[in-house]
Amino acid sequence: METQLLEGKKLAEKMQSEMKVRVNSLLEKGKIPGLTVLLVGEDKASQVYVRNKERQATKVGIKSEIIRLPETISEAALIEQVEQLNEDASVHGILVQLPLPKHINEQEVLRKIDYSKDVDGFHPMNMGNFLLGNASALPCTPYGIMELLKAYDISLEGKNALVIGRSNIVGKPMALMLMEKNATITIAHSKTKNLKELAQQADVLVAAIGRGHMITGEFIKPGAVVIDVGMNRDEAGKLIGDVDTASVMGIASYVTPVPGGVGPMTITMLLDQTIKKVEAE
Ligand SMILES: NC(=O)C1=CN([C@@H]2O[C@H](COP(=O)(O)OP(=O)(O)OC[C@H]3O[C@@H](n4cnc5c(N)ncnc54)[C@H](OP(=O)(O)O)[C@@H]3O)[C@@H](O)[C@H]2O)C=CC1
Ligand SMILES: Nc1nc(=O)c2c([nH]1)NC[C@@H]1CN(c3ccc(C(=O)N[C@@H](CCC(=O)O)C(=O)O)cc3)C=[N+]21
Ligand SMILES: [Mg+2]
Repeated sequence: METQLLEGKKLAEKMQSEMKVRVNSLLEKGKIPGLTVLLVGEDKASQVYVRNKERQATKVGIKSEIIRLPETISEAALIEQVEQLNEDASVHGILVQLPLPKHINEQEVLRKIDYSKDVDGFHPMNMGNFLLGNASALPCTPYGIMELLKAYDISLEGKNALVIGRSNIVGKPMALMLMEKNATITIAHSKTKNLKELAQQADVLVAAIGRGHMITGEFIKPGAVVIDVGMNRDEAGKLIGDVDTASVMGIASYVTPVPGGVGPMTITMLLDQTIKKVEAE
């Protein structure tokens, strides 16, 4: 079987050129979309994200700012930063980069964001509305993956979908979105016993694990659609996914490359949700 790449980067570029038009018409009304990121410490995947996000936000005309904070910042001081941004009318979107250092309670910080400025969809109000089927902001990574599947006309109805990983930011919302499109979902995690057998039955496999090249060709059902969310570094410092892409070639029907697959789509959804906040004003 010939395996096709799901080219997130190309779709992201196309969507972003449409966004430029939207931003321009906001600018004509004197409105500049503003996105501020709070980055605490030095998480590797976060650094990649922040760098690309800055570049792409600027390209579509969003005013993007990063506030870098030390690893040692207290939870109270971080919440104070969030509250300042809540009050700032030039900031339409607030993103607190995850993970946060161990001494900070992530949920406590996220719930302090004004949920109408939560462009990541992680505030409990937005998560709750999403779970109930009337979302106003969606988690960007699974949202971007759904857009990518849609652009390639990949149908999910009745498919067996396996999501490996159950984080709040990727795995859990991903499974829910696939279910909304009538896939039959299975969620695997570190305590799952028969991962390979489950994977071999999956028509759609999403790897959101954080372990470089863990998913090889022998996990893949012939013809499966493989989505690689992982952003890991190999020993040489190269960016690699959770899927060993070379080894699934010829087995899968589709696979997302790393880089150039899910990552650019995540950023695109973030920009889209930021612009939407201003359009709704
Ligand atoms: N491309 C993009 O846009 C994005 C990429 N990422 C990347 O995606 C990956 C996952 O991110 P995130 O969800 O935040 O990570 P987390 O570390 O929060 O979650 C990882 C999940 O994988 C599970 N897991 C770990 N080891 C195994 C194993 N051996 N077998 C089965 N399951 C396992 C964990 O299980 P348990 O719950 O039991 O611990 C957990 O549920 C990372 O590489 C991250 O950098 C993240 C966000 C966006
Ligand atoms: N609150 C919060 N929301 C997130 O969405 C979030 C987060 N925290 N913390 C970190 C993870 C990681 N993440 C990435 C998104 C895009 C790329 C990305 O642009 N990847 C390019 C890399 C290109 C390159 O530089 O080589 C690609 O895959 O093509 C990477 C990583 C979002 N995350
Ligand atoms: Mg923590």
